[in-house]
Amino acid sequence: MPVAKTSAEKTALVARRIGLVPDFPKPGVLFRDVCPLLKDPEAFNAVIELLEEKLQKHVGSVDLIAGLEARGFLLGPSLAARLGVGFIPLRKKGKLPGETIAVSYTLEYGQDVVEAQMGALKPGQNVVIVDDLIATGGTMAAAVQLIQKLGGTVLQCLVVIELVELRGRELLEADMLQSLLQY
Ligand SMILES: O=P(O)(O)OC[C@H]1O[C@H](OP(=O)(O)OP(=O)(O)O)[C@H](O)[C@@H]1O
Ligand SMILES: Nc1ncnc2[nH]cnc12
Repeated sequence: MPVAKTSAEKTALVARRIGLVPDFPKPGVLFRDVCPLLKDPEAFNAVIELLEEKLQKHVGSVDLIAGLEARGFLLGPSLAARLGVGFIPLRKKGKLPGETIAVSYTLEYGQDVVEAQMGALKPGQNVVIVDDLIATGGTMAAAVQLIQKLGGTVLQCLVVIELVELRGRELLEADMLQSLLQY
């Protein structure tokens, strides 16, 4: 039987499975790639367990996990299933059917719009927003606005990677952001 890993060991494993790609998608951007993490089932289990640990103070009060397109979709549904709650997608412009609500934002390398379906959540529901990474914080701040416009309460924003120098957490309320790895 394999010995259970400590949180520090899981974090170290996750860190080893993050790829580094210089000059992607634009010159000057050092891209942190979570694909190797998904390819290793032990590392993937570790990252989902670590994300769950970050929600300890909200145990029993999370109603929904919201995931940001595209890489929040790779983590959010597994975390939601583990917590026994539902998952809702926050998508780029024009991808969701039916009536939607939109917020635009500025990226480290461009401009974009994120949308949610009207009725994705019931007013008063408690939501945790998940993504792979926070850089300038524009995407996560837009996601928070979307959830709030729908009448939800954001309990926590959760990412695997925080690019600390880009100070994304400053666009969010104090203590709103939890990250597993900081660079
Ligand atoms: O903190 P920010 O500066 O807003 O940047 C963070 C966002 O950038 C990346 O997604 P990207 O916009 O590249 O979209 P993709 O996942 O659809 O490729 C990342 O997955 C976050 O969602
Ligand atoms: N450096 C980076 N690596 C991966 N995804 C990103 N999104 C914004 N900046 C990024």
